[in-house]
This record gives sequence, structure tokens and C-alpha cells, in this order.
Amino acid sequence: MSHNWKRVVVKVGSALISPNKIGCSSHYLLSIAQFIVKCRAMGTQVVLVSSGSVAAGAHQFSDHEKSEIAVKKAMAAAGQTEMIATWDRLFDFPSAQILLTHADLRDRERYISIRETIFSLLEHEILPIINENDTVTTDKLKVGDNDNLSAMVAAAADADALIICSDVNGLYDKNPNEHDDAELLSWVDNIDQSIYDMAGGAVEGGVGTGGMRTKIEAAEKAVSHGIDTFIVNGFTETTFNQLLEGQNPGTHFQAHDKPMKENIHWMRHTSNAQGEVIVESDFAASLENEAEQLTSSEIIAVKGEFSVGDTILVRKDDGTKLVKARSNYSSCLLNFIAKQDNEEFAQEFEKKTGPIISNKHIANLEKE
Ligand SMILES: Nc1ncnc2c1ncn2[C@@H]1O[C@H](COP(=O)(O)OP(=O)(O)O)[C@@H](O)[C@H]1O
Ligand SMILES: N[C@@H](CCC(=O)OP(=O)(O)O)C(=O)O
Repeated sequence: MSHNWKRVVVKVGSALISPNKIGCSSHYLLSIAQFIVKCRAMGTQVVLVSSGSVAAGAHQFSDHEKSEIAVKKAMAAAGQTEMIATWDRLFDFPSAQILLTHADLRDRERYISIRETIFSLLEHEILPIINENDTVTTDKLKVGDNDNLSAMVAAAADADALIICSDVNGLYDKNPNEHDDAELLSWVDNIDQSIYDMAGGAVEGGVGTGGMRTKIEAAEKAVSHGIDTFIVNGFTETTFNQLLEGQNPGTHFQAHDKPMKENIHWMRHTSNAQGEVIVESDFAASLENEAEQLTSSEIIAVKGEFSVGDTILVRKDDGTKLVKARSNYSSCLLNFIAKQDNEEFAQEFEKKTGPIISNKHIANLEKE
């Protein structure tokens, strides 16, 4: 492959799997499957993130039930088996099903376990097919967002590229389904607010769920990890031929040339802060470089309950988010030190126990 990728994550949207919401169709999957086969033949490992279980299972449920979240989850459970079986039929090598949630990825131990499982499957030339485990997700408002999930998976799998296959040619300057004069952006090297402003949601009542916004969020996560990201039209075979020839058939979001380290990327984009410490506004401007100088005397307040090793958010007292970091102290211990109201005791304690947060485990939040 002239792109020279060692490993790619291919994300396939619902509209490609179940275009009419009456079960799965292999119509559009054939060219994607062929692409995967060719990548593997060229020595590029592939991880597949496939949506479509809700759409595939929908025909088993009556119309009036379909908007309820509990029913959508049931649709996902019913459609998942059919979706996996459809993919499996298209390959003459083994595939494996992985169902996971954002919460699984936010937990560092589970994240490492997911990472190891993916690596082991790839080593054994088994194709991992990943979807969100919709049955156990607790977000009541919606089922699934496989765009962000695919970016987290791409980071966990140390992929070189993330290819998001959708029902449009890429990112347009406005929603092409609503504006005839919308223009395709073929290249994005900086994802800022103006890029987000172009994105609309998914088609109302359509098969997909996230629209462009979640794809841009995914691209932002992936490029900061050094992963080139493409949004492409999965309906056309030419897309995949172009990708194999090293061309860009859709929108290419350029990977950062100085990617974040894996653990910092995880902290910034995947983990959830379990609590907060509030520091004085004039405290060291550059916490990122001098994290180890954060002492309990600079901390004005500790919010929430967290344990040693949890991710915490460090905020200024005016509310500005400074950094996310791994806390070497529990909230209980920080509160105990504060209660002593004795600077000498605090200094002595921190000298023995080590810094509250360390430079190695800190993620800057300058863009938020
Ligand atoms: N600026 C934009 N460029 C391209 N598509 C957009 C844009 N804004 C909104 N969309 C919508 O996003 C849809 C793709 O997202 P979605 O329906 O969630 O697909 P998928 O199932 O592939 O995730 C397009 O069909 C289009 O209607
Ligand atoms: N887990 C859900 C994924 C929902 C989702 O993100 O769909 P899409 O916007 O089509 O990628 C499903 O399989 O239906």
C-alpha cells in the first residue's frame, strides 16, 4: 500500500450495513471487505469498527416502539448477531467480536486489557470487529457514538490511520443534504471552531446517529495521537481503490507530527476526571512543565472523591481548566493535609511522599 500504513482502523457507519433498516445487506460491504482483504495481503493490519446493530435489528420491532431507548438497546442486541454474521460471511479468515463501552476505555486497566486483546488478535491474523456494547451503556439520551469510539480504538491500537466510511464524500463546508452549494474540504490540517461550525447532525429519522460533529471530534482525537484520519464515502468502490493507491478520496485530516504519548492521549481524550483540585490563579503559569511543583499550599479546594492513580482536573479559581493529571494523592489525604493548616507539616509530608502530580502524567487542556 503506497500509504505505508502498518495498521489501520476502518469505521463503517450504519447506512452502509443496513441501508433500508430491514436487516443487513452485503451490497455496500463487499467493496469494504475487499479493501480489508487487500490491506491484509499487503501487510497492513486492520481493525474494523462496525455500527449497524440498531439498524439491523430494527425490523424485529414494531414502529411505535422504536424511539424508546430501552427498545433501541434491544434492537442493538438483536441486530448485532446478524451484523457480525454478515461480515463473517465476507471473509475467509477468522473474525472476532469485541463489544465495549466508553466507560471501559476510560478505566486504565480495562483500556490496557482491550489493547492487549486487539494486539493478540492481530498477531493471530484474526480480524477484530468492534462495536459499542449498547446493552450496558448508561447514557440515557442516545445509543452509541461509534465515531468517537473508533478514534479511541485507533489510539489504543496504535494505528497509523483511521478511515471513517460514511454516506457522504467527506466533510463539506455545510451539510450537503441541506445545501446544494456545499463544497467538499479535501484537506484539514487544523481542527478549530470554524471546522466544528461546518458540521451538522445526522439526517433526522435517518439510519446514522452522530452526523459530522462526532466525526470531527473523532478526527481531533486521532490526529493528536499522530493518526491520519479520513472521512470517505463508503458507498463507492472507487473510494477504496483510491485509498489503496495512496490517494485521498474524501477529507483527509492531517496527523500531528508531534503526537501525544499514549498515556497522555488517553488521559486527555478518553479518561474522565474523578475529582478536581482548585489552585490559585497566579499559580505557576506552566503547570505542564512544572507539575511537580504543585504543593498542597497552592490548593484552595479539593472537589469530589478520588483515589491514588485516578485522573483529576486542575482548575484555576476563576474556573479555567488547566490540566488533567494522574493524582498521586487521594482526595482524602489532600483534605487531611489541608485540615492540619500547617505548612511545615505539609512540606515534610510531601518531601517524603513525593509530588501530588508528576510531569510524566499530565495532559494540557489549552484548547478546552
Ligand atoms: N458539513 C457536513 N458535511 C458532510 N455531512 C454532513 C455535514 N453536516 C451534517 N452532515 C450529515 O452527516 C451525515 C453523516 O453522518 P451519519 O448520518 O451519522 O452517518 P454514519 O452512519 O456514517 O455515521 C451526512 O449524511 C450528512 O447528512
Ligand atoms: N452501536 C450502534 C452505533 C451507533 C452509531 O454510532 O451509528 P453511526 O452513526 O451509523 O456510526 C449500532 O451499532 O447501531
